Amino acid sequence: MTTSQTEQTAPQGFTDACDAVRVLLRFAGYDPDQPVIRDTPGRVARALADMTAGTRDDPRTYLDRVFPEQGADGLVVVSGIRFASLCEHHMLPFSGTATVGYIPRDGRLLGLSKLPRLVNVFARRLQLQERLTEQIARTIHEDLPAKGAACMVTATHTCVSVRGVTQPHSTTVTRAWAGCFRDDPEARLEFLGQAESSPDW
Ligand SMILES: Nc1nc2c(ncn2[C@@H]2O[C@H](COP(=O)(O)OP(=O)(O)OP(=O)(O)O)[C@@H](O)[C@H]2O)c(=O)[nH]1
Ligand SMILES: [Zn+2]
Repeated sequence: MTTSQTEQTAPQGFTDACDAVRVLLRFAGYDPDQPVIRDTPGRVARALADMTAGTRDDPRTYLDRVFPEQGADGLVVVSGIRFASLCEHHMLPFSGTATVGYIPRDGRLLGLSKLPRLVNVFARRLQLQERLTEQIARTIHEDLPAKGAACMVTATHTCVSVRGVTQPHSTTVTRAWAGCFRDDPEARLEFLGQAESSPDW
């Protein structure tokens, strides 16, 4: 990559980020000037900018376009939404599947693609799985707005699977309820029934 290409696409602080990666490479016992890893600092900096792009994105953008449909008040569930995120403790990836549901208010329907887009805005940040799950449900409830929203996330964390405790088969399931789901056990059961019967592509 030429310097001008780097400057065009580089987020602010790119050079400092590359220098920091060079320090980390030395810490790990590598010479960052070795030809085979000379471009690695730039790749790592760009990958980090990519994986945290959601920090610089406004989730409400994806809730702006609503399709009004009188009488639409039934639970809508989109499942099998793949995501990848970074745990805020180790900056290592965790990834998995989200199921998102909402009960429309006043027939305010969302385009189906917007639910995966919303998941991605919150996933592409330094995250906790619990916060990711909560933010998705709360944002749909408050900003669509909807009568209620629910989210279930199943993920594996590389900080658990490949380092430290090294549990490659452990998965974590988190759920969050907002609005009418909080005090309506039947709505929760309906959501969970849909979530658990959906094929995990
Ligand atoms: N609750 C929660 N914990 C997480 C998440 N991602 C990573 N963790 C945990 O964050 C914790 C950080 O614990 P620390 O004791 O500070 O760090 P550590 O010494 O690297 O911990 P070990 O992973 O046990 O080696 C670990 O237990 C991780 O498993 C998450 O999304 N939610
Ligand atoms: Zn971690």
